[in-house]
Amino acid sequence: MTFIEKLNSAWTQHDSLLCVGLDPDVTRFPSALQGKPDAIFLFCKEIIDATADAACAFKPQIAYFAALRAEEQLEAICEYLRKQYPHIPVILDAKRGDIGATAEQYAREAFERYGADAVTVNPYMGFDSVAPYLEWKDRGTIVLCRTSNPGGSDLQFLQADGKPVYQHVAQLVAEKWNTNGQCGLVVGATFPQELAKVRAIVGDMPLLVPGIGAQGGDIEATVRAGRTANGMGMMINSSRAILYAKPANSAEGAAQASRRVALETRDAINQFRRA
Ligand SMILES: O=C(O)c1cc(=O)[nH]c(=O)n1[C@@H]1O[C@H](COP(=O)(O)O)[C@@H](O)[C@H]1O
Repeated sequence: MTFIEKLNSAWTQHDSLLCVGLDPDVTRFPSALQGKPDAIFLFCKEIIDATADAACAFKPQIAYFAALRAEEQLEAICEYLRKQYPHIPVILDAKRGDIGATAEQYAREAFERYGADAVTVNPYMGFDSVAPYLEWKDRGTIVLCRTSNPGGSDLQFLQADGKPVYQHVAQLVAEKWNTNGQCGLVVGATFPQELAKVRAIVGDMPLLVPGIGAQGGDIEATVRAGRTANGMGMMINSSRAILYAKPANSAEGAAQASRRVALETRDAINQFRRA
């Protein structure tokens, strides 16, 4: 199955546009996991099992693993997802960007080592830096377009040939780079107006939309701006708000709290998908 086929099937099967972000911060783990050698794997596994039926994708963020020399636990998590939830796409969030020869190695890392269905990449170095990912014809390449952070405006909003740079990225990917039909774009939920502009440029292309939850993006505005005509088209990511959902001093279990927030988020998104 290609990335897009898997995504379409997960959207429909789980009736969900929610992407659960796996950003495991060991300092925020439940006390029962603290100090265990495979704590990162165990934490992510609990979150995955608690939220899988509410998710259209999982997005592990590589820095949280690499910073702690925990790449083997990331491999184990990706393998667990492939075996237990083969119908849910895994997006490796690595935001890579380098010359072609180096990008070939980054593509192998994402698609061979971790077996990811898709990877996030940075378009700043241009087409030849993205082309090696496109050689993997069944895998997804998700290109940063209008990022969720405030500083994203520093470059992405600059006017060039009469329109902002992020619109050039959207147009380039939609019209030239999407050679296998497996590309997507990253557009932050913190900028719904730009999300609507990108949607108008790229047709039904899937958009990875981080920025709800901990970054405060508005779910209704996001969904109305980014949905396709059939109420699909987005992987709306939430990481910290789901991972660390358990209120301090509450009797609720950590995984139970993550599940509760994932279901609430999925339902909040669904409320505006077709309305
Ligand atoms: O590519 C991304 O996933 C991404 C792009 C972007 O513009 N903004 C953004 O926050 N992200 C990632 O999305 C996740 C957001 O996490 P929360 O703010 O905790 O929901 C993090 O893993 C970020 O690295």
